[in-house]
Amino acid sequence: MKHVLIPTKLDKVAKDILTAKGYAVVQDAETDMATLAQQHPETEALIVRSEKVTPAIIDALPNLRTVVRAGAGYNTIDIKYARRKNVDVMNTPGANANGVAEEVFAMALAAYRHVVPADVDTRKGGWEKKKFMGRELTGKTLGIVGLGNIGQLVAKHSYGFDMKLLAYDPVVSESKAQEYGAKLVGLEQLFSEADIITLHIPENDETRGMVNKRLLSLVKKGAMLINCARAGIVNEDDIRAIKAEKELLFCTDVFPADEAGPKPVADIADVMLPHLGANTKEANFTAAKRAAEQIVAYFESGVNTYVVNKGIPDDLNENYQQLAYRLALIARSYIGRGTPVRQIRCSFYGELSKFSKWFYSPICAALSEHFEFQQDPEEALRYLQEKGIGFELRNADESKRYGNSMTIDLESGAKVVSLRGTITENNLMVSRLNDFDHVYFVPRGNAFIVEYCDRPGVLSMITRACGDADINIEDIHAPRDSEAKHAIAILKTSKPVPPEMVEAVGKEVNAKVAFTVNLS
Ligand SMILES: NC(=O)C1=CN([C@@H]2O[C@H](COP(=O)(O)OP(=O)(O)OC[C@H]3O[C@@H](n4cnc5c(N)ncnc54)[C@H](O)[C@@H]3O)[C@@H](O)[C@H]2O)C=CC1
Ligand SMILES: O=C(O)C(=O)COP(=O)(O)O
Repeated sequence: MKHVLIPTKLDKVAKDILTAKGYAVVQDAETDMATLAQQHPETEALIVRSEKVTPAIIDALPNLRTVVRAGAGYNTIDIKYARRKNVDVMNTPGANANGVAEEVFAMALAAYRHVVPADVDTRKGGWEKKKFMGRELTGKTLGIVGLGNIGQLVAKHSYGFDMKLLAYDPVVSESKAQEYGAKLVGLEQLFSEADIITLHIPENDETRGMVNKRLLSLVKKGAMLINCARAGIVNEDDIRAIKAEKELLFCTDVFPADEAGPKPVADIADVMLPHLGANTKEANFTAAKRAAEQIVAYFESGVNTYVVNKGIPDDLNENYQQLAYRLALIARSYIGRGTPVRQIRCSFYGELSKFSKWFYSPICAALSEHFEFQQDPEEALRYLQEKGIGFELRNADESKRYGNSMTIDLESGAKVVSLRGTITENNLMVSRLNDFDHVYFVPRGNAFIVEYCDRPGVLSMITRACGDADINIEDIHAPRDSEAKHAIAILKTSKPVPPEMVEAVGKEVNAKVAFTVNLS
């Protein structure tokens, strides 16, 4: 008999499904999780919502095989530690998305029509038609940041309001965005042109603090920002600084912690709710049902499709996954992080060909920080399909005698970039970038890469700029493509080269491409 612990408020359908299958289920949303873990060391599966699953909780449950997050965001679960302990972590993507998508409109309408203050005032006997003059959603421009499960439903639900839709999502193709009636634009354009900006991205190292002073300075007067994603994505002090001048409306559903008590954001929030996005009967039912069904499929049929921290075969050296990730990351940066990728093509040579699918997730992780390196390969393919990105696994031509190596090509509308790499003496090595052969660059640390029309003096301009900025060059490779008469300088720098300097150097040397990439 399998033992399942549900230390959270979750629709009873989960317990019903599991009990009917003969599982022993403990559901208790009142006792804290640490105590429950001590009381139930026999637990093999855990279903949580936003509760934190820490190393201490995992250690307290020696029989634990899987944790299911009945919901989308799993930033509250230590997935790396779980992997070390052989615990598979799953989420239930999309299960609660509609609850959040509808909440966006509840918030936008409430803010535009002053629903909360007008109700309070009218109850007190007031009759303030002038003070509560509202605005209408119809015809406004809606900017959706993150066109995933929630973002797509927000787009769909907006149709009745005849809104113009802009979307920013670096891994969604233009055609996929068009399917939802949205025009794919850069983040800056979205912030400058939208009347209502709504965030539907995960919080991670890339997105933390993303909505900052610079982006907020671009918004139109009277614009609205809605955050039903995660608190850490928005810099609330930066909102405070511009709120009055921009007459910015701010609606939030998310806080640094899910707990009662004073809310420091209260002075700048026009609408604030206690993390209610997924808090509908329907979303709770769907997420609970999905969580229970996934546990049954996991134990009975070995289905691990939704695992977000997947392990790899014993005989695959995990450094090759790192290599795939780093080659794709360099390619992604070459194309430009804001430019959508349309097509991926890759070849895995030698022994690597039998492990091809284990490189799909690292490649997706390079396209989006949101995609976990350890996810199931099937999940990677589904992810690419959902984003409208073509994927081709080429037959490796072994007559080339490349040994254990791989080639990864990314294509956007305007640019194609191709990298090949291998591992020699245990060092990851980039051996080719486009037609630059013999690159032999170790993809670690901070890289500053400039491609330019080859002529004397360019390399010294680049190195001088680094010196002037007190940036030490730890390694440099500058191969030449003699046919194109181009050269590429690949510098490993002691610290990241700031974006202004990348732009200035690019201009000074009339670069074809200039970019940085963090390979640490
Ligand atoms: N308020 C609430 O109760 C809820 C909040 N959420 C939050 O909403 C987030 C999104 O949920 P879903 O749409 O279900 O996830 P999803 O995984 O379906 O979609 C996320 C989208 O964000 C995109 N993305 C990732 N990094 C990005 C970046 N730097 N810039 C722009 N786009 C980026 C991804 O490509 C993906 O298309 C979750 O991660 C969670 O934090 C989710 C459910 C309920
Ligand atoms: O699914 C998510 O990411 C959510 O934020 C929902 O959180 P909850 O299940 O309501 O605690």
